[in-house]
Amino acid sequence: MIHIQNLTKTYTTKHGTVTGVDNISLKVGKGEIFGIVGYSGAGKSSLIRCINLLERPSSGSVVVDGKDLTKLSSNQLRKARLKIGMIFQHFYLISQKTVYDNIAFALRAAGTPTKDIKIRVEELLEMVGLSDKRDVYPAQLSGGQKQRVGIARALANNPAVLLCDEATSALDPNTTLSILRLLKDINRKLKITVVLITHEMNVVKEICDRMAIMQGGRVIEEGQVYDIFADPQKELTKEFISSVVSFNVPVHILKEFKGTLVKVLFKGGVAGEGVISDMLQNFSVKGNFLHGAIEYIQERPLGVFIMELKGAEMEVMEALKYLENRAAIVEVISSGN
Ligand SMILES: Nc1ncnc2c1ncn2[C@@H]1O[C@H](COP(=O)(O)OP(=O)(O)OP(=O)(O)O)[C@@H](O)[C@H]1O
Repeated sequence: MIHIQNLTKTYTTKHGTVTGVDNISLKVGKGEIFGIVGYSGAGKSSLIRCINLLERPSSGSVVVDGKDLTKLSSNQLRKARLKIGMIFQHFYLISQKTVYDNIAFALRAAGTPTKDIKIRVEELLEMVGLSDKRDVYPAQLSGGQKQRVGIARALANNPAVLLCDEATSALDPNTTLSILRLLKDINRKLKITVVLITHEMNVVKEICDRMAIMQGGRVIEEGQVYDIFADPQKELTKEFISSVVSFNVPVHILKEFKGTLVKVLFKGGVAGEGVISDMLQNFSVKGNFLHGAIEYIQERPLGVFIMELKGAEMEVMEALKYLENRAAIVEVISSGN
């Protein structure tokens, strides 16, 4: 659905050239929810704004639904953009217009016949759960309700792609969750492709299928969200993950244990407990649990256990081998004294 190739975006400032996006290539499949995570200045906004050409790339191509947007005339681009909806952190609603008119505005701009506008706006209001707010003004709405209007407006012309620019960053955690659920619902029902940028890993954990982590204008890691949570490669990725799930034990506590400290990770967490109890029965080792958690990444369990194994060296080695054959990842944190 979206194919970004060798995309670079530079800005010319009076202090010289600044690179926002540095030679990024990415593919987002049809119907996917794809999250792009990074700290401030990583280049997320520059990248997402290049996807609908709000920013014109300095080089590279952006193909959406088979069309290279960088090659279109301004008229063709206007039409192509109708198929790419966008929502923003600060909503950008027109304060002098009612909820109804904010949404109708997008339909009028696309030349929708007047007789169809009312039906479509009612349909959209129903979809985002705001039918009772059609005649109020944005100032009378909560942040979450404003974003619902933003979503209705973005969906007005039946886009194939929805771009979300920090769409929940101005909302409290509960409202964030309800907006994320709405986005996921819309994605599943309408088969719309969603690309979102965020600095919050919990947003990605909640709804994204795949993700990329950006740093310094580049993608440093990319993959299925579940796999990245299970086995992050880069330090920055680990840092983001630890902001939402902690699989670690404080260092001073680890130091108190003198046996072999091992971290065992199971994809499909519940099954892991059986493997560990079998290991303890089959080998002459004693196990002390320091940490055990089953995290659910979009309803798929991921089990992590940190334990101390004590026993004769050979037995501990055999027990580790046993675990290695049955767990997704076995990491020896320290091999004991
Ligand atoms: N219009 C612009 N003019 C000059 N430099 C810019 C412009 N927009 C972005 N940049 C620079 O490009 C780099 C990436 O910025 P960008 O806003 O894309 O990052 P971000 O990850 O979205 O961060 P934030 O969440 O703070 O917006 C930064 O160094 C930024 O200063």
